[in-house]
Amino acid sequence: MEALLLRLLPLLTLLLSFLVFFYFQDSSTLNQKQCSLLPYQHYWIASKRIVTPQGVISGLVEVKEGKIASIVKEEDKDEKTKLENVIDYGEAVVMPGLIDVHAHLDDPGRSEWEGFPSGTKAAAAGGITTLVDMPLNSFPSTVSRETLELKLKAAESRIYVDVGFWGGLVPENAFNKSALEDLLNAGALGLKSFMCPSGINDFPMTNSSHIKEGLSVLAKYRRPLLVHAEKQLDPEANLGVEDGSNDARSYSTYLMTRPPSWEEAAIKDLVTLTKDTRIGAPAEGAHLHIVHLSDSSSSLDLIKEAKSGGDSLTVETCPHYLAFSAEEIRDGDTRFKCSPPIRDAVNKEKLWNALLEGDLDMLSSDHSPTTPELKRLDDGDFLKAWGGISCLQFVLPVTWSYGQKYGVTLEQIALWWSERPAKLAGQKLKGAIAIGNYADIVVWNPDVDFDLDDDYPIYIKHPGNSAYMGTKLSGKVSATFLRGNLVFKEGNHAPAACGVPILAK
Ligand SMILES: NC(=O)N[C@H]1NC(=O)NC1=O
Ligand SMILES: [Zn+2]
Ligand SMILES: [Zn+2]
Repeated sequence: MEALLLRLLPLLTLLLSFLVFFYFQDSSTLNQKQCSLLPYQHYWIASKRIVTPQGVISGLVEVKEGKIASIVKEEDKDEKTKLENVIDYGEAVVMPGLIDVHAHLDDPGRSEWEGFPSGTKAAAAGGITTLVDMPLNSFPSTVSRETLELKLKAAESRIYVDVGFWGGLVPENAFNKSALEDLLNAGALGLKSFMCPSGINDFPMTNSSHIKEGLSVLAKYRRPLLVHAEKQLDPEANLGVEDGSNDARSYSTYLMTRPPSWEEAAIKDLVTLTKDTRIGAPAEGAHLHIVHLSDSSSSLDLIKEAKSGGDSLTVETCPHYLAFSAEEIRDGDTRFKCSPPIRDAVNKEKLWNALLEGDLDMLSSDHSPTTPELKRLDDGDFLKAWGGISCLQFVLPVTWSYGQKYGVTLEQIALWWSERPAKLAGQKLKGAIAIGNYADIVVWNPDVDFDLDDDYPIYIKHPGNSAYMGTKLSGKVSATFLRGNLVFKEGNHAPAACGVPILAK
C-alpha cells in the first residue's frame, strides 16, 4: 500500500499543481474582467490625434500588459505591423490621462463630503487617471505613518483610479525629524502645509521655521513641499458685517476678507526660504510648490523672480480661477466660495497670460467638496459657508472650453494636466504617451458640447454644490484607460475598483 502511494506521489503532485495553476489563472482572468471593459490585454488604440511629447500624431498606440509597448505613426505603418484588436477612435483625441496633484477626497472620516469610491469614479469619468489626495479634510489628517496607513486601508479595493498621498507638515511634526521621515518612508509623495488657518482643527498652520525644517528633511528624499500660500494679515479687520453695512450674502464682502496682499505676504516669506533649494544651498534637492495661485499681480512677480534666480519652485492654478470672475458671482451663491478667492476679470486675464507664457507650471482641481448644509446654499452666507470648489469630474472640459478664447492647444493641456504634474508627484512612468509608460490614457472629443444639467451622469457626491452645474461645456470624455484597463467607457465604469495606491519608494 505504502509502495503504491509512493509511486503515485509524483502523479498526485503533478495533478495538484495543475489544479493550483488553473485556479489562479481563472481567478486572475476573472479579476481582470472586472477591472476592464475590454476582453483583452494586448490591443491597439488608433486615432488621428494622439498627443505625444513630440507633438500630435495620427497613428496607433500599442498596449500590452498595462504598458505602452509601441507607438506607430500612420505613415510608418506597413505590412509588418501586425495589428490585432484595434480600437479605432477616429478624430477623437488620445491623450495621457490627467494627473490631479491636488484633490481632497475626505476619506476616511468625512466620506459624507466625498469619499474614495465617488471621488475616483468622478475622476475616471473626467479622464483623470491619477490623483494625489490632500492630507486634510479627512479625519484624522494624514500627518504620520499611522494616519497614512488609515488612508491606505480606506482606499483598499475602493479606488477606481490610482491615488497617491501627500502627508501633512504641521507644527506637531515639523521639528520631529524622525516622525517626518517615518511619514515619508511610509510612502507619502511629499508634504503639504498651510500658512493660514486651514479650516480643519487637526491641521494647524505652519510658520516659516516649520517650513524651513520641512524643506531640510525633504531635501534628502528629493520630494516636494506644497504650500497653501495665504498669510492672514489683519484678522480683526472690521468688515462692517456686524453693523449691517456689509452683507454676508454679497461676494464682495467675502472678497474683502482675503485680499491679494495675503497671498503676496505668504509668498514673500516662501521665496526667502526657497533660496535654500538652489544648487549648492543647504536644502538642495527639496522643492517648493505653491498651490492654487489666484493673485496674478505682485505674488506672481515674486515667483517669477525666485524662479529666475534658480530656486526650485513651481506653481499651480486651478480652472475656477481661469473660468470665473468676481463680477459674475451672484449674491448668496456660495458654490463659488474658495480660498484664495476668485478675483476680478482683469486678474483672470493676467492668470491666463501667465499660464500661456509658462510662468504658471500646471493646473490642479483643488476639488474640495462638502455637504450642501455646510456649503450653506440655503442662506447663502459667504462668511460661514465652507470654502472649496467641487469640480473633479469637469476639469478637462472646463480647461478646454474656457481656453478656446486663448487658443489653448492639445499639447498645452497635456503639459499642464499630465506631464508637469507627473514630475511634481515623482511619477516617471506616467504623464505622457511614451513607450514603456503605463497605459494611462484619456480619449475625448473636443468638439462635442454638453449641458451640465440634472440629466448628465455625475459621480461626485453632491453635484448641486458645484459651481459648474448649469453651464455648457465642450470636450466630452468617451474612454479612460488605467494601466491598460478600460475603466470608463461612455458613462459606464468597469465593475471592480482597480486603482492602485501610489507610494513613494
Ligand atoms: N481645507 C480645504 O480644503 N481648504 C481648501 N478650500 C479652498 O477653497 N481652499 C483650500 O485651501
Ligand atoms: Zn489650499
Ligand atoms: Zn486644497
